[in-house]
Amino acid sequence: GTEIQFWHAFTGRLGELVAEQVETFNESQSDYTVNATHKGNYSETLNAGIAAFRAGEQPHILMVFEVGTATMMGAQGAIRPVYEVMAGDEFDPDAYIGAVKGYYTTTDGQMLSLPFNSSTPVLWVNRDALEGAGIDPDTDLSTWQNVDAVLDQLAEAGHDCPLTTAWQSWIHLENLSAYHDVPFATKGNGFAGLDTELAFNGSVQVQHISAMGEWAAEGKFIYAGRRNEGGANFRAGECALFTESSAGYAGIKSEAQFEFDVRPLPYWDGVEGAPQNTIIGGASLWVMEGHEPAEYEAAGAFLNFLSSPEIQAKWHQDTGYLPITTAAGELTREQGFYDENPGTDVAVKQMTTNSPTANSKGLRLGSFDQIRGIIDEELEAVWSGDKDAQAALDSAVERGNQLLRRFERASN
Ligand SMILES: O=P(O)(O)OC[C@H](O)CO
Repeated sequence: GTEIQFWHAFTGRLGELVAEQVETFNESQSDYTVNATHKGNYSETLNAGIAAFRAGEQPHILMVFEVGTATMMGAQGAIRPVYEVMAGDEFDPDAYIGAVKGYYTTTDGQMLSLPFNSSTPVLWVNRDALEGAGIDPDTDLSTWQNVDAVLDQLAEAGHDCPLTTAWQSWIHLENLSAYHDVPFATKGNGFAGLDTELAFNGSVQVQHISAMGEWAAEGKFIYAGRRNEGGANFRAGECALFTESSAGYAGIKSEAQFEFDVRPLPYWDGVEGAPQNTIIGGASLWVMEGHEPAEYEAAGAFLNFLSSPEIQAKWHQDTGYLPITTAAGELTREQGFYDENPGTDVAVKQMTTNSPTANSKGLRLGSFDQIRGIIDEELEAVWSGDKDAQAALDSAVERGNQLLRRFERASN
């Protein structure tokens, strides 16, 4: 049969689950074999894909986190749109949930990559830790004001890690902005043009990062790293609250030795328009150019398999990634999963309850992986007390804009 290469960024429980999906596909038919390879974290996998393309050794399917979307869209000649690769009886572009596919679809409705593992940030709660500090584990954590009060109680009770986070820029600036309906960048967060400028140094963002800076100074927010390093601390039971992707579910459900639940991402009460909707993260699957027709057939068959209701419903239930099709969401409900696992539909609701505004459709920014690196550095200076929030965000905006101008020049 025909063999194709699939490069991904999953380790741990997600690594096991993606391997299981690939195996199920390989065993379900005898024409094609998918060989899956872990290429490192999201940034490393993206860079490996780009380097391989330059060397003429690109895989057929590459997992690219949402941050690399503008880079992939701009990589003319490197990618083959999935609506072409998946075309045929099984493929129905209208089967995909609008809020999910919108991120990866051209303005004229053509799906460029498959939103296989799309997530949104939520609040993970260690219920035992709250109880241990004398706090009602069902206490309302919907607003940051309420979280603030709970962090005080946890600290007073001597808890070492009241709050930690994964993906600080994604959750506490990118999603914070969308959720409070304020721009992260001009020009509809980059959707309307390459001449976009960063705008995340406004009052809502400064207020939030200042609050987090104070929590860090008071030992209520413990910084664990730029990606999902904090997950290990939360899963080990060390932290009471954890802002992380909905896909934190995979690891938490398999490792946590405590009662946990998942709540909507908190918002600041009093900000007009909040809570709006959160935006997509995770990754999508891109098909690369330069391969044989039979290999594109194999890639199309695999991507259609991943989109089929049963496979997609299982993936959503195992991982916490969003169901990417309406059918997979409905099947999950019919199977009783949401009733048995309360809160597991929080992510979908948070994404879809309100229709997106220009501030909450998502982000489309060039060189965004590098820009996140700058944001990470500036936020770390706030957590360590070296800079105040306004100075750090002003500096991140100024430094990030230089990269956007460079990307714009290179694209023209
Ligand atoms: O952990 P994931 O896969 O949901 O991704 C989280 C962020 O979107 C990464 O940029």
